[in-house]
Amino acid sequence: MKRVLTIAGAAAQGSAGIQADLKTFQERDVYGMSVITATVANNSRTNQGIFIRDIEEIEAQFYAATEMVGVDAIKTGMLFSTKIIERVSSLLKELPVPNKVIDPVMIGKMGSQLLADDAIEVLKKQLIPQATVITPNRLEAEKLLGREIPSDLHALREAAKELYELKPQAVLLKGGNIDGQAVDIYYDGQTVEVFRMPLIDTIHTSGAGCTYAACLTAELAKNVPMKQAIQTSKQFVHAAIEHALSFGTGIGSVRHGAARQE
Ligand SMILES: Nc1ncnc2c1ncn2[C@@H]1O[C@H](COP(=O)(O)OP(=O)(O)O)[C@@H](O)[C@H]1O
Ligand SMILES: Cc1ncc(COP(=O)(O)O)c(C=O)c1O
Repeated sequence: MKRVLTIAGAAAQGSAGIQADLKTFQERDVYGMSVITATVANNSRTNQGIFIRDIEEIEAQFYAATEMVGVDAIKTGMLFSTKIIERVSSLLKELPVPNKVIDPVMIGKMGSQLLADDAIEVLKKQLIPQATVITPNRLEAEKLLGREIPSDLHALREAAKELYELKPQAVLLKGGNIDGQAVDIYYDGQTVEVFRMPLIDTIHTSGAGCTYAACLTAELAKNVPMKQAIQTSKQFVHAAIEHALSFGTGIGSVRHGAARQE
C-alpha cells in the first residue's frame, strides 16, 4: 500500500485541511499520515480562530512519519508562516520523494487568512521549485504572479505558463467558472491541457481544493500518470461537491466519500 503524507492545517469543522486529506486518502486506498502545522477552529460565538504549531512539533511529526513508516508522496496545504515554510522546505529537500503536490493555500472559503502576508516570497522561492505540481486557484495565482488574471481561457493559459517560470515541474491552475464549466488548466513546460466538468450550482464547496489536491497526491503515489491522475481527481471532487453536506450555517463541506456511492 502506498504511503502518503499531508503537511497542512487541521480544520476542526472537518471539511478541509488535514481532515479532508485523510478522508480522501482513505477513499483512494492509500495509507494516510499527517504533519499538523496549525489548527483552524473558527467559531463565531467564541471568536476563536487560528493556532499555529511550533517548529519542534512539526519536525517531530515529520520524522515520525518519514522515518518510522516511510513515504511515497507528499502534499502540502496550509503552512501559514515564513518560519514554517522555510523549515518544511528544508525537510522536503532531505527526502527523495518522487511526488510532491504543493497546494499554495492562502485564504479559507469563510475568509480565514491561512498564509501570512510576508510568507509569499519564501513559498515562491523555496517550496514551489520543489513541486511535482502546484495547484493554485485563480486568486492564489494572482498573488503568486503579483498581477490580475482575467477570467478567460486565454488569460488562464498565459498565467499557467507564467507560473511555470517559478520552476515547479507542472502547474494545475484552477480557473473557476468559464462559460458554465469548472475549468482547470495544466501546463508542464511542453503541453497545455484543459480539464472541464459541468459547474454545480452550490455554495457548499468547503474542502474542494484540499480534496482535489489530496486525490491527485494519492493517484500519483500509486504511479498513475499525471493527466490520468488529474482526470480522476476532477471527477472525484465533482462528486464530492455534487453531494456536499450543509450541517450548520454558511458554506458546507464537500462529501469526501461521494464518489464511492456513484
Ligand atoms: N461549483 C463547482 N462545480 C464543479 N466543480 C467545482 C465547483 N467548485 C469548485 N470546483 C472544482 O473543484 C476543484 C477545486 O477547486 P476550488 O474550489 O477552486 O479550489 P480552492 O478550494 O483551492 O479554491 C477544481 O477542479 C474546481 O474546478
Ligand atoms: C486548514 C485548512 N486548510 C485549507 C483550507 C482551504 O480549504 P479549501 O479546500 O476549501 O480551499 C482551509 C479552509 O478553511 C483550512 O481550514
